[in-house]
Parts: sequence; C-alpha cells; structure tokens
Amino acid sequence: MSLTVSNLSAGYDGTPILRDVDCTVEDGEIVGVVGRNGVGKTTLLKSVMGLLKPEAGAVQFNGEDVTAESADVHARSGIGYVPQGRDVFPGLSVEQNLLIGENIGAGEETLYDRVYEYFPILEERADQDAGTMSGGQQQMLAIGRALVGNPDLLLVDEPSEGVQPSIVQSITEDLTRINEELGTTILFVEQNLSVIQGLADRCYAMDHGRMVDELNGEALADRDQLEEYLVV
Ligand SMILES: Nc1ncnc2c1ncn2[C@@H]1O[C@H](COP(=O)(O)OP(=O)(O)OP(=O)(O)O)[C@@H](O)[C@H]1O
Repeated sequence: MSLTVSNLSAGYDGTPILRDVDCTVEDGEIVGVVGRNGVGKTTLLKSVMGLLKPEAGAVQFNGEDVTAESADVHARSGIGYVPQGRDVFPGLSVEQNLLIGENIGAGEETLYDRVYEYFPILEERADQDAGTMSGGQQQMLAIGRALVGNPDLLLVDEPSEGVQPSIVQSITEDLTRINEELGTTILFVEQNLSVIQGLADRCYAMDHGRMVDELNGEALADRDQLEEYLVV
C-alpha cells in the first residue's frame, strides 16, 4: 500500500479550499492530519476517497493515478472510509450496517470475526437499530463497517468527535491494534490531542487549506507545539 497526494487543489462550487497539498502515507503507517476547524481536513479525506473531484493535482494509490476515480472504485481497490459524524444508517440494525460495508468493500475476504473481536459490543447488539446506540458505539460501528471489507488503507475522520472520553481512549487503542495486527494503514483527521499523540506515528498540520508542517518524534510528543495547530 502507498498513498501519494501531490499538488492537490480542491474546493466547493468554485471556492478553493485545498491549495497545493502534498502528503504521503507509507505501508503500515498511522498518519494524522491536524488543524483547527475549517482548515480543510475533511476536504482532504473526501478528495482522497473520490467523494470530491479535485481541481488540480493528483492522488496516487499503490503507484496508480486514481485522481479521477469515484468512491466506489476506491472502496473496491482497498480504501475504507469512516466519515466525520459516522453516518451509520440509524434505522438499520448493526449487522445490516456491517453488511453494507461488506458490499462496498473489496469483497474477497470479509473480516466479520475480526470486527466482532475488536468490538464485541457490535456482536452483542447485532440486531439492535444503529440509531439507538451511543456515540462511541456508533463510532465503533462506522469503523467496523469500513473494516469488514478488509481495506489496505483506512481513512478516519475525527474518531473522537461526539464520543465520551473513556470510550475515546479505547477507540484509540482499537485503531492501534487494527494497524498492528491486520497491517491496516491509517490516515486520520483529529483535533483531540491525546488521540493524536496516542495514535499517530507522525502527523501533518494544515492551515488555510495548506500543509504547513510535519511533526514526528519529539515534535509530536511536544504538547505546546501540537496545540499551536489545535487551539483557536
Ligand atoms: N459541502 C460544502 N460546501 C461548501 N463549503 C464547504 C462544504 N464542506 C465544507 N465546506 C467549507 O470548506 C472549508 C473546509 O471544511 P472542512 O470540513 O474540510 O474542514 P475541517 O478542517 O475538516 O474542519 P472541521 O474540523 O470543522 O470538520 C470550511 O470553510 C467549510 O465551511
């Protein structure tokens, strides 16, 4: 797995948001994208997933130019997407939500057993309507739905949003385990400092639609440095 984003520019209805964005994700890495509200983090993930057509630049996945491909082609070629706000289908059961993930994923080998192993609550609540679950449980379901199709790359948009603090920590650990045990590469967007530091091998900082910094090692461990990109 490799992902290379080069000189990417994208926006909405002619309003530019991303400007000349470059970033790479290597096989097996967990890479974060940090930045304040509205800097373009979600727009970047949507552009990578093919949910938004870039105006310029390129997205390469496994060495192939996939800039013009749609989201369903990306999903079948091994990219899983966990959207901001989770977007589970509230009136469908947990199991039906997972089945949708299987159908849009690569489809060769499904990972129901592994999903239930990481998130036992999803097996316990398999018949329950997704909309009746807590924010944290819905986040687990959204991750499980993306994981069940066995993606090589998982894009995760703000896993801590709307999730109570005790569950945030456990979701951070679950994503780390998924990366270590399944070899799933992860690119995530986040504003929660402990999630960023607990999860990322390195991270990019965005401001006004541009990549303005890359933090790893000591810089990533330095709370003050990270907070520059998080505190308004
Ligand atoms: N569908 C849309 N149509 C028009 N403008 C949009 C749309 N989605 C986002 N924007 C605008 O694009 C800019 C970047 O939004 P984006 O969601 O990418 O930021 P973000 O860094 O993910 O922030 P947040 O953490 O608040 O989600 C914002 O100014 C936002 O208002």
